[in-house]
Amino acid sequence: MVLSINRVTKEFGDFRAVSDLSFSVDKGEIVGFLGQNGAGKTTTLRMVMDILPVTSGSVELFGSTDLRKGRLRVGFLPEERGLYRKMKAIDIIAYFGRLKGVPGGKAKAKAHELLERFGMTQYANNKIETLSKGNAQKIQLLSVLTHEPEFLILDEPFSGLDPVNQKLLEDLIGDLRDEGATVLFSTHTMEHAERLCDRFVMIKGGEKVFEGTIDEAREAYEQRIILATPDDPSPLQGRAGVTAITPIGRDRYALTVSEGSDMQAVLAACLELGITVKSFGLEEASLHEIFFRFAGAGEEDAA
Ligand SMILES: Nc1ncnc2c1ncn2[C@@H]1O[C@H](COP(=O)(O)OP(=O)(O)OP(=O)(O)O)[C@@H](O)[C@H]1O
Repeated sequence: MVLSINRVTKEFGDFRAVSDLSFSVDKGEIVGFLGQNGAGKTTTLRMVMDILPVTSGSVELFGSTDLRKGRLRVGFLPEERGLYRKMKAIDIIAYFGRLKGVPGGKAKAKAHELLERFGMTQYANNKIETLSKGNAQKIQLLSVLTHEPEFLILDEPFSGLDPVNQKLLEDLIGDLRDEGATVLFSTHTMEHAERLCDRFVMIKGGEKVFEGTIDEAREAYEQRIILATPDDPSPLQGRAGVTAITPIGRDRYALTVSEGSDMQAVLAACLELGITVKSFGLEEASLHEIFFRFAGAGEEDAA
């Protein structure tokens, strides 16, 4: 177990930002930590990095509650982006490595290697203040890799990057995983989690609302049957597990069914009741819908 969060609560005065939260990350996994703005993601990651103390509960890194020791093996990208603006890109990357105990010469060599690998060699001697926001962010990300951490904790790594760089970052995270690293990253959009994660943890108002794979989330999502009929479908209510009938367009209805209901039985009920069936099928829930359902995100967060 690389990370174990056990019944952690964080209060700021009267306000409870994280409530009785438990989850873990195993070696070699990529885990997405999802939740809308203010859900408590950054607060949780700060507690893992021992930047904030927990109010109650405990955090273990690499099987130990000695987080100061454990965090030396972690590469942490904080949410607030900020680098010494007067320093050169190469020096920053090497400097962060030295802070984590990498000897000077080796840190510099590793910085060169990282810049080359991510096509940024031409910026090596540029001061941070001369770089675009996205490139400065990439340098900050490279700086958490200098000491070859076993575990990467990235707080909103995709925000502020254009789609091309978001894809590069996805590839980078995938490569690091292939090389044996473990990754936990927070995000408030589903798309990266969908492509990258083995598992994800969703929080809402500081509480865990889901933990599992994307397939498990789909299974837990209440499915609806889409029925197209020119007839009035209301006699179906209460038959074969149909709990609600919602019109969703001209002659189209979404049927909510109780757990364990049999689709065939719903279809048979339609025929029995003389309801003409023009089309009939299960609704495929998009991951955005699942996210809205669990995390309670507003439409404005959908992009
Ligand atoms: N130092 C603090 N003092 C008081 N309240 C705080 C403090 N830090 C965070 N909070 C509150 O805790 C809640 C969770 O904040 P947090 O930054 O952890 O959310 P988040 O999920 O990371 O959101 P975002 O995606 O917007 O970064 C918010 O309501 C925030 O205002």
